[in-house]
Amino acid sequence: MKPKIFIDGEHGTTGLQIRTRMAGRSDVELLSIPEAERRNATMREDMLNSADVAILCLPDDAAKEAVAMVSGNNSVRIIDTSTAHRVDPNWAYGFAEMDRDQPKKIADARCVANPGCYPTGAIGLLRPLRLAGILPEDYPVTVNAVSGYTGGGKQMIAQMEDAGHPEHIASPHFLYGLPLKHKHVPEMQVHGMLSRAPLFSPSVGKFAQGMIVQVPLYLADLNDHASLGSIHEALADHYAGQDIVEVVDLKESAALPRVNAVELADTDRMKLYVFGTAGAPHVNLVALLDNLGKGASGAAVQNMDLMLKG
Ligand SMILES: NC(=O)C1=CN([C@@H]2O[C@H](COP(=O)(O)OP(=O)(O)OC[C@H]3O[C@@H](n4cnc5c(N)ncnc54)[C@H](OP(=O)(O)O)[C@@H]3O)[C@@H](O)[C@H]2O)C=CC1
Ligand SMILES: CC(=O)N[C@@H](CCC(=O)OP(=O)(O)O)C(=O)O
Repeated sequence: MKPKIFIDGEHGTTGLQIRTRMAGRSDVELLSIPEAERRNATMREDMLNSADVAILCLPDDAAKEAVAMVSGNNSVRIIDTSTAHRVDPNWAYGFAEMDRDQPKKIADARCVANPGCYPTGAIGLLRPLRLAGILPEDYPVTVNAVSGYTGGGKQMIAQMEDAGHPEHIASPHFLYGLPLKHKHVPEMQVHGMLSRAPLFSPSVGKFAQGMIVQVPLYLADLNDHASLGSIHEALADHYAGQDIVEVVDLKESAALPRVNAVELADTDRMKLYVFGTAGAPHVNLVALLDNLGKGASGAAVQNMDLMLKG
């Protein structure tokens, strides 16, 4: 029998992208409820309890409610794309490339928390340097990022695309999260293995999908006389043999005049760069991804596949 998959929130931004990725697949059976019934709690509860894997593409509160709906049913496995369970030790963190044994943890888990889009970039850059001993646990990490506007879901898409929207946003690029309390900070700190909360400044650009996450570092404050080369080597070693996460060659990075935020739009890949000049005091670590690809829906399908194989 084919495993049954139910995407709760399948008519939202993340849900639709997961459905698109599953469209041609004959190895799974997709359970679905009509768009008009998307908030019908009885139908959702039925579907959730009939699924082998439920993928939650809902706001945090609705995701917690969905988990409660299957609490007594151990045969349903869950992938939650919301922020609700990402630092919960009882949930596996769904970033398969973050540790050698993470794919197995995901494959064996009943509940998997899909990472946030910005944390995928930040943790992807930070964790290998913590594991290699290069980045001190208490380093004052700053994370600066720009996301495509689909990161804000249906509401922000309407604000950006509809000039007649009462809260239309005309700006081509804006900062937000100005009180510095973004919901992704705890996840970056825990899975980035940091003792201090990173200072995170996000922004949105007038493009639908794509993301740049930057983590600038002062070499003098790192361990082991870290250099541009040793940092690149640590990242390249960590991701050796991976096909979704690529560490860009130093020479190739050095020859780049710019990084294009939409280069990986509509892909599930992530590219990591180390920028700077040999002998100079700073490096800038950069992650490039699609906020809806490796940053959300692509990662959810990757996690589902690991769970079904396991
Ligand atoms: N967009 C992105 O880049 C990323 C999003 N995520 C996460 O994915 C989740 C979904 O976000 P996104 O797809 O962007 O959001 P959207 O607003 O685009 O979609 C959310 C969907 O959930 C439905 N919904 C809302 N509340 C309920 C409820 N109580 N019961 C049933 N359905 C409900 C909405 O219906 P309605 O239309 O009626 O509101 C909508 O269809 C969020 O937790 C988000 O944080 C994660 C990573 C990246
Ligand atoms: C541009 C924008 O608004 N982005 C969202 C993050 C994207 C998202 O929904 O992140 P989760 O993975 O945590 O669900 C935000 O800053 O809240």
